[in-house]
Amino acid sequence: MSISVLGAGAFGTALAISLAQDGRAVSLWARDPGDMATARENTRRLPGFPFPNSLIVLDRIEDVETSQIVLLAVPMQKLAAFLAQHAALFQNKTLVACCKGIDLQSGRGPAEIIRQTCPTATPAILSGPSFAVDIAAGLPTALTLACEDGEALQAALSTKNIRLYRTADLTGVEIGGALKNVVAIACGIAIGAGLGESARAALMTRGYAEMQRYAALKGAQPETLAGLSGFGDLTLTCSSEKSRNYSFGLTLGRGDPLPEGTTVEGRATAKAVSNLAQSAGIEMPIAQMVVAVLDNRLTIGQAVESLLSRPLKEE
Ligand SMILES: NC(=O)C1=CN([C@@H]2O[C@H](COP(=O)(O)OP(=O)(O)OC[C@H]3O[C@@H](n4cnc5c(N)ncnc54)[C@H](O)[C@@H]3O)[C@@H](O)[C@H]2O)C=CC1
Ligand SMILES: O=C(CO)COP(=O)(O)O
Repeated sequence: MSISVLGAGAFGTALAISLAQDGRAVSLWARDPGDMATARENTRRLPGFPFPNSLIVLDRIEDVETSQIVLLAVPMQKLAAFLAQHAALFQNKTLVACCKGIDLQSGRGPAEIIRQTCPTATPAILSGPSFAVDIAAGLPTALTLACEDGEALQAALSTKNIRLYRTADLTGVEIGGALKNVVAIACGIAIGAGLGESARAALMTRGYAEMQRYAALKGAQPETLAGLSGFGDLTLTCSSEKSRNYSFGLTLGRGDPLPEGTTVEGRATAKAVSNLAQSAGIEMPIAQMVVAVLDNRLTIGQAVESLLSRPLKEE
């Protein structure tokens, strides 16, 4: 069964390399392929990792038709338009969203976007703690694959260095992956601003409480949040400078110029989630403070003061 990966950023490229290293027929499509096909490497997004022989670079997205399993590795805020543009190609396919976030315009996660845009497709979500460079380097990783009746898909996407755990809770998996990025920005801000590691631990723990609250609102299973796609990814992303979300927060906290052209999914997702939390009447003060700092409505000092002066409550 051939597999296509659409979107050749760092993550899509790393997944394609790992899948192809096991000898599967894998194709990788990029909107702007540059010299990928001749260099046999993604020199712009994932340099230093040559493509295995069984990885084919697709010229035309229409050629995805030969694959039953399609991995969607475009950034979250591009997913809805991307699927709408190419919906005719995805009839009856298994569409595996590899992006992490909530669509700012519609408040939808990837599964709902897939269901509404490609109703004949089977939606799945691949998420969990993994940096693209680790996967491409063949280092061991464990991720969550969410899909209804996902056993065959789990086998098809497991590789020598990617161990997949299966669940049918698509909502829980996508919420964990989306919200951990918001908490990672908050943690980066705290460390960058010199607030200390105790503050980071507090933000991770109370951020996790926000993730659970939001997940309950959306009908997710609480245990999903405790797994790789929730707690696991929160731990990785809030503690490593390899994370773009954490590093973005660090830069913000230090008051340095912010990076441009980098995929920092937590920025839009923080706004999406705090809009949704506000309209649903649930408390997500950390997400709301991240948005206030990003929008320059509060300084970091004011945001900290606001979090610390909230009414005292039970844990
Ligand atoms: N890089 C990582 O370590 C990991 C990334 N992810 C997730 O994967 C998703 C993609 O991230 P990266 O690959 O790291 O981003 P990236 O910044 O390396 O690349 C994004 C890619 O998407 C392409 N793209 C943008 N708009 C497009 C469109 N409309 N049509 C086709 N292609 C388009 C760009 O040309 C670029 O190649 C994100 O949601 C991220 O959270 C998940 C786990 C790990
Ligand atoms: O999702 C990731 C690790 O699991 C990658 O994190 P960043 O998008 O913050 O780099």
